[in-house]
Amino acid sequence: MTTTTPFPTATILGYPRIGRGRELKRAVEAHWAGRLDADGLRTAEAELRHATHERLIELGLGRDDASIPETFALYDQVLDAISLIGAVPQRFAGREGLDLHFALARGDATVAPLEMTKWFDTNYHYLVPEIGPDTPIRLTDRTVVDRFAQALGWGVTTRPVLVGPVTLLALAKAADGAPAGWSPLERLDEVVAAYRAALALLAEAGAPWAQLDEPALVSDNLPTPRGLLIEAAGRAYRRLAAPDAGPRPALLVTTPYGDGAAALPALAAAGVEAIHLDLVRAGVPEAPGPRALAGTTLVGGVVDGRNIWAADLAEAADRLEALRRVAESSGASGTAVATSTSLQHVPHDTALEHWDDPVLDTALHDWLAFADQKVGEVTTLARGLRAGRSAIASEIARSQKVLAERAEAPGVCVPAVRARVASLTEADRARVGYPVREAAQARRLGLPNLPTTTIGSFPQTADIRRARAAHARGELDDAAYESRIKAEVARVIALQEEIGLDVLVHGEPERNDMVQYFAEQFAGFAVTREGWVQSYGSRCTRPSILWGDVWRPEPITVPWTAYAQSLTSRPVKGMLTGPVTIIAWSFPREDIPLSEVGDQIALALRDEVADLEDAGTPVIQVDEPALRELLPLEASRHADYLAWAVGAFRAATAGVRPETQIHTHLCYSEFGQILDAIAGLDADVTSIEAARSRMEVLPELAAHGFARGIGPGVWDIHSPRVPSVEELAGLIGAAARTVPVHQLWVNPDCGLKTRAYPETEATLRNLVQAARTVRERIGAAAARRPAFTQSHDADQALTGVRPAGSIDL
Ligand SMILES: Nc1nc2c(c(=O)[nH]1)N[C@@H](CNc1ccc(C(=O)N[C@@H](CCC(=O)N[C@@H](CCC(=O)N[C@@H](CCC(=O)O)C(=O)O)C(=O)O)C(=O)O)cc1)CN2
Ligand code: MET
Ligand SMILES: [Zn+2]
Repeated sequence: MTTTTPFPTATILGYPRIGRGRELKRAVEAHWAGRLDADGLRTAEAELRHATHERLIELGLGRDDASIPETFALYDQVLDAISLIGAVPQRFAGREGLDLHFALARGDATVAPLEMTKWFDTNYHYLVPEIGPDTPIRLTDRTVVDRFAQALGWGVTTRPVLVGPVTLLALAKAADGAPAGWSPLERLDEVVAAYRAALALLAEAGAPWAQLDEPALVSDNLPTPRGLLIEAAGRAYRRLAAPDAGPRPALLVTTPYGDGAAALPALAAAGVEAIHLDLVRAGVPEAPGPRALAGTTLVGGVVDGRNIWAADLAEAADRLEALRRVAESSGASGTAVATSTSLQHVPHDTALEHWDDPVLDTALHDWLAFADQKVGEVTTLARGLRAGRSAIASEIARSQKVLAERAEAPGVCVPAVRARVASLTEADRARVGYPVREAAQARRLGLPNLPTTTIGSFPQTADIRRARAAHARGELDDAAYESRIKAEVARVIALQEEIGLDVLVHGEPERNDMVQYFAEQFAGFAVTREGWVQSYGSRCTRPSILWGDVWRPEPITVPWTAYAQSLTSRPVKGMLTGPVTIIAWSFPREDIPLSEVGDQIALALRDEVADLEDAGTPVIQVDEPALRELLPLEASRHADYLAWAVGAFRAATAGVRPETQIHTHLCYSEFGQILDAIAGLDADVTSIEAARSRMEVLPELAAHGFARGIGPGVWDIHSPRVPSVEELAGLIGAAARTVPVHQLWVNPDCGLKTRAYPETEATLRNLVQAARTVRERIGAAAARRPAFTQSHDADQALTGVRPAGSIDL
């Protein structure tokens, strides 16, 4: 180590990258559209980072003490780490610079992108590294050094941040062609060597500190057991921190999103200079022993990076004092204050909201802390830690007053809502048996084998978004907006009829977002105008603020769905978002258990489901794409979570008659740990993401005995590529090899809102044609072998292989 700069007493783990006015989204999308060249994009990046540094200094972080983390990424922090070590799959050969960067992220005309999946238990998506025994791994990219040096040129000493080597490999998938059972962690030594080289360059550029994020060390939901990851981290950091390996910055290793206590001894023994613990998700750890933390600063993540609530400063100060006692009794060199996670999960600044307009309840202002307010909380708490609690007495008093006011505010507790939740019974969560429903629904709907449908949304055109923006500004009146949306619904219905889909949707043109739209209609929520948070790449959402008891003042989707149904004789599917997903993609209150919030939302949805049914809607889909996302990272908390999550879905849907068909939709393929829960939802039909993993999930589901309708997605909607009829028929055929044909539906992976019309129309036509082709094959097979059950017949027709145990007739 070459530096003795002490760790700053106040810091944050990371800051939003999108910019206060979504400048990053605009610049990156302009670049993709060919309107901004590479230099222009680099300039936009520099302006954004420079503005961020100056803002953080204004908010109280230091210009030259390494308290400002550099967490910028053009697209994704994991992609930046992949680039750092040059772990680029062979299929991207021949590309370089920004073209390579964005080809990895989004694919291009000839190459499929890296997979994208959820980052721990958040709604942020990262790009999944593909690493095999032969993937090149060596330092090939200086971006992290260039960013540091550029900021130094502006007079700011930042703290470069990288996804840590263990987390990078723990999140990687084995590249195609790797031997069965091979794990990317087998490449840890080489990855560590590449990181060591990067640290040497950072030291040379003058960086006193670097931050390595290791959230994998808190998760039981990864393929490698947590104990092995911690052991691997011990090895990796001993090498990264080795005193004889040349100059490097001092190292901060972070363990956000969960309980890092188990990793503390291994990290401390490895000799890293600072260790961060998430003290929001976990308690203060036991002291590890008299000299166990010698030479290490303990960094207490007490300001929540995942919520938007103003901190309880008294409670946070208590935790910090407890942490300091642990540090002192273990020989640590200091204690510092930080956020529990990066602030990338929260909006920039409450000051960007229009507090004088009725969208946001003014009373809420004092209850909230977005990223900039959280920086203020960190600096306040650091002052308390340095100078004693009395130094921040007035801030603590104000925090107590706000919390007390909030508890008493109207709408926070609505007795009628509480009573209705308390009176929910198991019978309210149960439908009649599936065979009865299946027969009643078959009679009512009269669908062919392999019915075709979509997941709900059709492309959100710029024209619709413009109309909605004009409506929000008051430039388009209610009647004009409504007729614009109705015209869109009519167009989408006519298109689906013409293409020949079996179960139609209204297309969701009236929704800004599948969660925010409901939050705007339910009591108990507030929505923001400028509270954007990055979801992936350039795509952002404005998570709603769930602050009070939830209920439904009036029907929400019924008029749109009924209008759509009035235009066609084919069944139209009503479309709702489920309780877990509404919670996951909002900022929920924390003063009552999530299980109770879930049941409140479920009952509001139950009323909507009943009204849709009464209006004659034969099929109702309740989307739960976030079911897997909210699965707690600790295995010990899985059962409780899954019980309330499934219970809430059932409370929302179980009130319908047997002949009403309930669908659900889940995306994000890692279904392995939640198969019981998926079955427990008791939906008549479940559509799931499957195209990218080539139907991998189906054998698992089949082995699980899943006996209801299932729609494995055959079109990966994340790319504009149009799959051919043969390709789609092949996927449907693959599905029919594992799942009886009478259970199978044919649909895309997810909604089409981010797609455009050309590829949407072309693919849906191919999808309908592919379903017809496979139906004909099955029909022919059934005619040839009349004595066989239809589903087995289909299996043979599609594969030429007899199912195990079948009789050759
Ligand atoms: N909340 C949520 N999380 C989710 C998903 C989801 O659908 N919702 N899907 C999965 C994938 N994640 C996604 C996240 C965002 C988007 C997305 O499309 N975001 C849009 C914004 C969607 C939105 O809120 N649209 C609003 C506001 C649009 C807007 O930016 N309007 C302009 C004005 C438009 C104009 O005048 O032309 C502005 O405000 O500047 C609307 O349609 O009303 C974007 O970043 O571009 C898609 C998928 C997982 N997580
Ligand atoms: C992210 S899941 C999306 C489901 C929604 N019904 C849609 O089609 O857009
Ligand atoms: Zn989806």
